[in-house]
Amino acid sequence: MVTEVKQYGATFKLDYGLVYWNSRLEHEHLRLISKFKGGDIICDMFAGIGPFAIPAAQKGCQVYANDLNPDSVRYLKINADVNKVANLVRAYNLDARKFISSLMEVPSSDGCPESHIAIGKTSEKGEVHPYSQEKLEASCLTGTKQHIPDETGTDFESNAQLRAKVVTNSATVKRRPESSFDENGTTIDDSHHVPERKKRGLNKHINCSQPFNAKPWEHIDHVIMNLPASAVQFLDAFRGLIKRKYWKGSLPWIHCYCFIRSSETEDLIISVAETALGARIQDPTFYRVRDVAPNKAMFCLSFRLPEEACIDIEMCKNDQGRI
Ligand SMILES: C[S@@+](CC[C@H](N)C(=O)[O-])C[C@H]1O[C@@H](n2cnc3c(N)ncnc32)[C@H](O)[C@@H]1O
Repeated sequence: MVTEVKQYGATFKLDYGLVYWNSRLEHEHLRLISKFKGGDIICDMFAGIGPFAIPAAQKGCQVYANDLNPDSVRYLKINADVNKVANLVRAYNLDARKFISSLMEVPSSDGCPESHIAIGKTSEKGEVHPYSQEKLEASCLTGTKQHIPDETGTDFESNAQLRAKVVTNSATVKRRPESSFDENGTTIDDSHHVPERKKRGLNKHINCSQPFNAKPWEHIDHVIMNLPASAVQFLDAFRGLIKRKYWKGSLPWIHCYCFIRSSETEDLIISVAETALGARIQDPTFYRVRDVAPNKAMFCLSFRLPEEACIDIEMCKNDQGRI
């Protein structure tokens, strides 16, 4: 049965039988979103029907939202429409690892001005990059949007389509300057890149025609991972993910939800996270979200992605393929 719920001024349509929804997380959704600023680029790997994605977009963030459940993504798109932020939410229906790695792939031509960078680049297996130079150049010149269905065959935005759009926009859009963050992961001093959106509240005066001009391989501000039972294990997806050559500004904040039992410690979670990342985490913070059982609580582990996790493993290999 389709229901409608309201949280912090946003309306969410959903079918309890088909998608995940927990009203007890309202405060947590709001707490995390309070760390985002208008213009931030947000990546939600386990987005559900959009309780982080929609209000973040209402705040003027550009949001990449993904969920493995096609029904969740269907409602995510409905909710983006209902709340008039469809232009700021890109919806994907992929496994989270595949989603983040596709998103961070540097296109074979990263925009017309720098088209020499990686044009015609082949993968290590010798396959030509699926998004060809010709298509990218055509987008740059004509400004046409290209529809390329994703692997599920649904009408959601594929990564190639995203890149086409991004490249289409890149000729006219200025690069996003560096942001800085306070110790809580809140973006500070971003007035220079989003002057007209800064300090606006949720849902009030967002200009719905503002362009979605993010280039995720260049910059992401925050990554949300709300799959508490196993999100920590997904951190391995960040190993070598960011290509330093293309990245601009600070590394992203990761907000990774987890459960901690009374028999476990925060240090244990950190060591699991560090093993997955292959890097030491500096200054992690744990926020206790709620108790889910007498001996078990849900936490949000936040940290900035360590520099060490960005080392490109392929580049470190010698001729024999050894690191
Ligand atoms: C705990 S819910 C969180 C949903 C939403 N972020 C919220 O706060 O209500 C986790 C979501 O992750 C999705 N999910 C589970 N495994 C996944 C995977 N491997 N890749 C992407 N999404 C996945 C589920 O379909 C579900 O919608």
